[in-house]
Amino acid sequence: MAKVATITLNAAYDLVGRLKRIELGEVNTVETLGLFPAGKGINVAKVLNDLGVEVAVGGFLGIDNVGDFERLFQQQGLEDKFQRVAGKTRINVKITETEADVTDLNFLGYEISAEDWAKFVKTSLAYCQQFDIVAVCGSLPRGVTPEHFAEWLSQLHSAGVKVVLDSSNAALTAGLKANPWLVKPNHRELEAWVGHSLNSLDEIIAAAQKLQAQGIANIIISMGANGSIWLTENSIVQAQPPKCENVVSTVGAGDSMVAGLIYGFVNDYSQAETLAFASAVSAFAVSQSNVGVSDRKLLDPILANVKITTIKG
Ligand SMILES: Nc1ncnc2c1ncn2[C@@H]1O[C@H](COP(=O)(O)OP(=O)(O)O)[C@@H](O)[C@H]1O
Ligand SMILES: O=P(O)(O)OC[C@H]1O[C@](O)(COP(=O)(O)O)[C@@H](O)[C@@H]1O
Repeated sequence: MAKVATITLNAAYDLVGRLKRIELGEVNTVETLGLFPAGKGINVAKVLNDLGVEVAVGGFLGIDNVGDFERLFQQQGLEDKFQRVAGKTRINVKITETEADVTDLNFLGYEISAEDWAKFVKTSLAYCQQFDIVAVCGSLPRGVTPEHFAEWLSQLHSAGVKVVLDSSNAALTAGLKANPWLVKPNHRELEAWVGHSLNSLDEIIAAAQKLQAQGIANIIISMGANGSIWLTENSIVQAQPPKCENVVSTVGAGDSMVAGLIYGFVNDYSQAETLAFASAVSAFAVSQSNVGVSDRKLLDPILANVKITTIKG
């Protein structure tokens, strides 16, 4: 079985809550759904681990509030390659309004010094070569520039590592130049990269083809409740998951999709099977506050209702 690691440079605790409507400038009472050790790569690892894939996790964690992360890694049997740095891992606040969407308040966390980064580059380049797929997920912490990031990704690529990249803004733009093997921007991230709004599937495909022209083998654009589309050199496949009637929190949907995609690769699924499975895992994610698949059987009814359309290939 292919060996998988995930890297989270900017880990986070997610404080997840729900209320009817946020009244700006007022006191809002929020139903607490939980405070979870998270961050994109950690979420991906959690889902993969629940699905029976062994995963190692790396990146940075603030030493001051590392406890819940260490407990999670121990409980799940995740191989801990995180570098501890001075300070606290950030807390991100995620509020689901029952009458609207999720509002994310993503804070700044620890700051990475030049010495921290140099140490990380050296150790991660050594351990990443032991893995077949390395998923690099999330934003950059303070102190790590998009240029540092792109340089490190290029080194991973030169070392023969298949990189899955799921990031946003400047990190995504810089990272896309460093030959990732698979990228999964969402609709909005693709718009930011291409520099204009994308108002139809054809426009989304045209923008994704511009990414393809940069030599990226697998481009998956996720479009929230509208599903996803996957372009390879020879094919375009679209997936529409069933509409989730009771959305608890969309936090972690993208991470669950990345985990589902990696699961398909690890298990030699076809492209259509992989996208259907990833769609089911991500659609399941929106029905819960936390990230993970507690019981694999819960995916079956969703998977049976994912609609796959081959547009090309
Ligand atoms: N309301 C929903 N109902 C069913 N599936 C959903 C819903 N929202 C998201 N998904 C699934 O999760 C995937 C990722 O969601 P998206 O919001 O695009 O990602 P991100 O979290 O990266 O912004 C979608 O492609 C879809 O398969
Ligand atoms: O690193 P970023 O881009 O700030 O994102 C971090 C946030 O993304 C999440 O991993 C959720 O991501 P998705 O909703 O895209 O799956 C949260 O757990 C975390 O707070």
